[in-house]
Amino acid sequence: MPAMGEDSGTELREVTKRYAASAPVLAGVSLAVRPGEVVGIAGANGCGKSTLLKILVGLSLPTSGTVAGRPDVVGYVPERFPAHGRISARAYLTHMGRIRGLGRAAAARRAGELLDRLDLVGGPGTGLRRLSKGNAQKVALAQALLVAPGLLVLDEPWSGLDATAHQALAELIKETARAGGAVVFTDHREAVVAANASAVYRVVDGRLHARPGPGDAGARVAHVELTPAGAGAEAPHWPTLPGVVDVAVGEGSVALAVLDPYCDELLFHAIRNGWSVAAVRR
Ligand SMILES: Nc1ncnc2c1ncn2[C@@H]1O[C@H](COP(=O)(O)OP(=O)(O)OP(=O)(O)O)[C@@H](O)[C@H]1O
Repeated sequence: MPAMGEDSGTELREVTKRYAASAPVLAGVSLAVRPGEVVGIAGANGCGKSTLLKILVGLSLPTSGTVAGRPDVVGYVPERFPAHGRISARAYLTHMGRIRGLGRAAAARRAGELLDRLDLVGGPGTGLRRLSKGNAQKVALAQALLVAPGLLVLDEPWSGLDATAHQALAELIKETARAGGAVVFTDHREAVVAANASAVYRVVDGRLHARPGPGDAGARVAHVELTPAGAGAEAPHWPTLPGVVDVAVGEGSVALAVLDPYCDELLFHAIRNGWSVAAVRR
């Protein structure tokens, strides 16, 4: 086996994580993340996505198994960014940039550029402790990108972001991958993961399952059209249902693209919630 290094990516090998005496949160998880790859990890709340990311970046140690090939520069955005300092977003980021080896001017310039792209409400002079959750998330993203990371790890990065930042984040992920960085992110919404990742996984019962994305040659996607069966039909939050990769809501109907293995489960769920199946194309 070749020695792992920055060039060949980061690898989790048979990683198991057990907190105290409880059942393992992760059980024998193996994952290789190569430079230029964008790995999206979906899964229900509490299934172990954050735990997996913390092990990947080195914040948490596996109970057993190993992590190899982690590059020198790792950008990490935790699920909750503790933004409560008195200093401004720009001052904080400039300071972080200097810690990461940039000169003051370069750090300030990069901080300003990132906050501008992410459209920090109130501007870069806003104090950290006055930031809303979404704006704190923007600062968290900026600190992870001050220096081009070899590995960028993002825990539910879209949560709380407004439309401008949503788009900017998708672009920043692509740019990082194009520059040779590996990106790993989580989101509980299958559609968001599929839309932004080149490789899609799902954590179920502590295990990591590789999933086809809509762009993969082997992916089988079913197209489903549903209409409300009556006035009592409740609209589930379609994008978060397992396997859903695209949603188009029309007048009195909804068209979904769903990964084929999840199609029957989705139809069953829709019917139980008062919807009729108008068409299914596989
Ligand atoms: N430090 C800890 N000590 C004990 N249990 C923990 C710890 N961190 C996480 N857990 C538990 O491990 C399980 C997985 O948590 P984790 O945060 O990794 O899940 P997640 O998929 O990221 O969930 P969410 O999407 O809700 O953030 C949960 O049951 C959680 O309560």
